[in-house]
Amino acid sequence: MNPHVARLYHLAQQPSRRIAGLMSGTSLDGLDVALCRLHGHGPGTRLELEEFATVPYSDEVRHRIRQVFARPQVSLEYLTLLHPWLGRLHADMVLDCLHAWQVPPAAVDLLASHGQTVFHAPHHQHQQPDFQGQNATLQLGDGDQLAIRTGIITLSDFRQKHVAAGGEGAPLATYGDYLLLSSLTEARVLLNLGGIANFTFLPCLQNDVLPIFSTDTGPANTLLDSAIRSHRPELVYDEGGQLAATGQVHAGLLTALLDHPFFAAPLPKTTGPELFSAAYLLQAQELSGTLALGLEDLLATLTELSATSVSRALQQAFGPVPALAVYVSGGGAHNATLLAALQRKLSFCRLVSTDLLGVPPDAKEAVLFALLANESVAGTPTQLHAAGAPAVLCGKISLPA
Ligand SMILES: Nc1ncnc2c1ncn2[C@@H]1O[C@H](COP(=O)(O)OP(=O)(O)OP(=O)(O)O)[C@@H](O)[C@H]1O
Ligand SMILES: CC(=O)N[C@H]1[C@@H]2OC[C@@H](O2)[C@@H](O)[C@@H]1O[C@H](C)C(=O)O
Repeated sequence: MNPHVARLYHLAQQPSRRIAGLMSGTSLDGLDVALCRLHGHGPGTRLELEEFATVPYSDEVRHRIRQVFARPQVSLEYLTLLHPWLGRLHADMVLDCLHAWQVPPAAVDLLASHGQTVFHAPHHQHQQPDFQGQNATLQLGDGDQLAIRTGIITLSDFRQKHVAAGGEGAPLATYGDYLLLSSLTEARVLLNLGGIANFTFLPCLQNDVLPIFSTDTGPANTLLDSAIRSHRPELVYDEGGQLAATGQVHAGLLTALLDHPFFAAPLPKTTGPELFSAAYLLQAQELSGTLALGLEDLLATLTELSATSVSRALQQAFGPVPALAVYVSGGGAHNATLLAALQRKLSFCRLVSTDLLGVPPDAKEAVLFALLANESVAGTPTQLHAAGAPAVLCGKISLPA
């Protein structure tokens, strides 16, 4: 037997596994590496987050990814070369983290690598008549590169199973949130404010009959970041939302932005920077006569857009939003202006950080992929009472030899 297959078989039967979850999201800020010890599998899985780091992308890395990122037309040659190159880059970033943490690669059981989403094409968003009704999503960073370079068995390409099972390839947060963060006594919303915002609704396990579900809601930071990039290229983002806090929301621009049919489409739904792009913003500015709007007012309006689209999606799900506990994660959890706008709109809800549940907000998505890999190796297929449920055992396995 291939010794790596034997190791996988052995790992699947252990009471716990040490898994490094890797996530590089749509903001292109870097690679999140979460070294996790996962005890058990399925309901009752217990997580210990041993180490966490975000390895920032250099300008050069961001530049290379942007050659293809969310672009309908790219050089096929460039794309082909980027796939293994990113896999190698991520492998080296993982090795650097392990070295800094004094953890030998042989002491890590699995890598769970999300890869870099470069194009998300749910059926309602792409314009290809030959593929009407078809969902697709593409992540780069070949898992074989990670396995060969680190010597660690690697799971990658998690979203394809979801597409194959009829989903849009996202959000995958549903199952991980359910396993780790469900409560017997409290209905919860897990709100992630990354480039794109998404939430998972977790009903109270004891007595709630509502289904679990996850959905994207629209932009969180992606348009804020692109406004900063074009007006203040020396800044990476608007620290704490301080510039936005000094601006005024422009009602006309906000209306033009909210006019997009995505916001009224039924839940669950997914999206990406392919839709919420500079072109989308430009069109709304042209329509509302706000091309000359100053940066502060633009940021204030885009912050309001993010908060409004999250609260609208919650209203779509629940009608008047009940007094829910909303646990916030992602980079937007550091944006006080965005959080204040959200709290104003969700006045009955308690908005707090996922830190309160033992998951640091910046680590949550990387942890999610460690959980998904743990299920794929040790778990059994489970039917969730979930709307738009993902295929729960997902990811492709790359062996180091
Ligand atoms: N201190 C801060 N103040 C304001 N905004 C911040 C701060 N830290 C991070 N952000 C915002 O959060 C973004 C990164 O968030 P995150 O890493 O959660 O996104 P992502 O995982 O790349 O996106 P997605 O979840 O959509 O794939 C940054 O680009 C920035 O806009
Ligand atoms: C295609 C893709 O990469 N989607 C991401 C993105 O970032 C946030 C939102 O859009 C979410 O749907 C998803 O990631 C999280 C981890 C998910 O699948 O749950």
